[in-house]
Amino acid sequence: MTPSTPLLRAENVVVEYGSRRRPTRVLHEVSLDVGPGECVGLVGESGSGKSTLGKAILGLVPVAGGRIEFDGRDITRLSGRERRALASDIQVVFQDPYGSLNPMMTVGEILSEPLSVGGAGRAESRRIVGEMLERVNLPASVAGRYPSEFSGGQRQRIAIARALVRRPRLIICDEPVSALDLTTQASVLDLLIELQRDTGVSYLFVSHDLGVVRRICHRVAVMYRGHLVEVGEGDQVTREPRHPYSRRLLAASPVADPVQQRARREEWLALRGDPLPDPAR
Ligand SMILES: Nc1ncnc2c1ncn2[C@@H]1O[C@H](COP(=O)(O)OP(=O)(O)OP(=O)(O)O)[C@@H](O)[C@H]1O
Repeated sequence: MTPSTPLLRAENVVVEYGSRRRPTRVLHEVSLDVGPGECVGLVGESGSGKSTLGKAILGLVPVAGGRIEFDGRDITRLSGRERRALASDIQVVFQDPYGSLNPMMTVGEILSEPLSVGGAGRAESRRIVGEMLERVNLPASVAGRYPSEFSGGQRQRIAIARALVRRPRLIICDEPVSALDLTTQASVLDLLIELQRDTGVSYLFVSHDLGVVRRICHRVAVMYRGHLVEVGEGDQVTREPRHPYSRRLLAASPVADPVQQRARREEWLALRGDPLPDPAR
């Protein structure tokens, strides 16, 4: 792979749900790159197709058109075995720190499961699990406890440790902090930034929160009704977006400062009535 080659390349990706006879298209020829060590944010309102793009990359939904490449290799239509082998390179962290961890397994079991799939022995697994827990600022001694014994933020750290154990090169973060309170959000985001700095892992960071995305992402892509309407540097898209839909999204996002919040609200009220361009054109 040359330095200019993206780690992930989605090219004109189409995803349809529903039956073959009556499909509903939810991704319309979406193209997006993620470079090595880069964090790319994917923002847009609920139902715009953000998670579907993440699922298509993970092979959880079939791709009806276009292609997805990882490290220069087409991963659009892999067999089950090839997909399992790719799991060491592409991992995922979901939104719900309560539902994403098996409550019947200890933290140690949860973290060592992907390692045993990868062929690691017991002693090696124990060592890596301890290392990963410490990496996400939890003591190795918590390995014997169950998910129910942890707070939401701690569970999300465990989910991040699970994603990291096989040393992936890309993590799809699907709203990883939106179920957390603001202080916990900040500490989990700091952790993700630190991990990226130390390991060079890339993130595709799905979020509906422009404030969160501004903090962590190098570039930001905006989705609207299954179309990618704008991609640009994080600061540009989250402060001076070009597309009318992105401007409306920014105006609707909350800010802490009451004066700024009032200005945002007025802008949002002014933009609200404007018809948006049809993204299909
Ligand atoms: N399994 C499914 N079967 C049918 N339609 C689906 C399925 N999953 C998602 N959809 C539809 O696809 C569209 C895109 O959904 P998706 O979950 O990707 O949006 P999103 O931007 O991630 O939304 P949110 O922020 O609420 O998670 C929506 O219209 C949704 O209703």
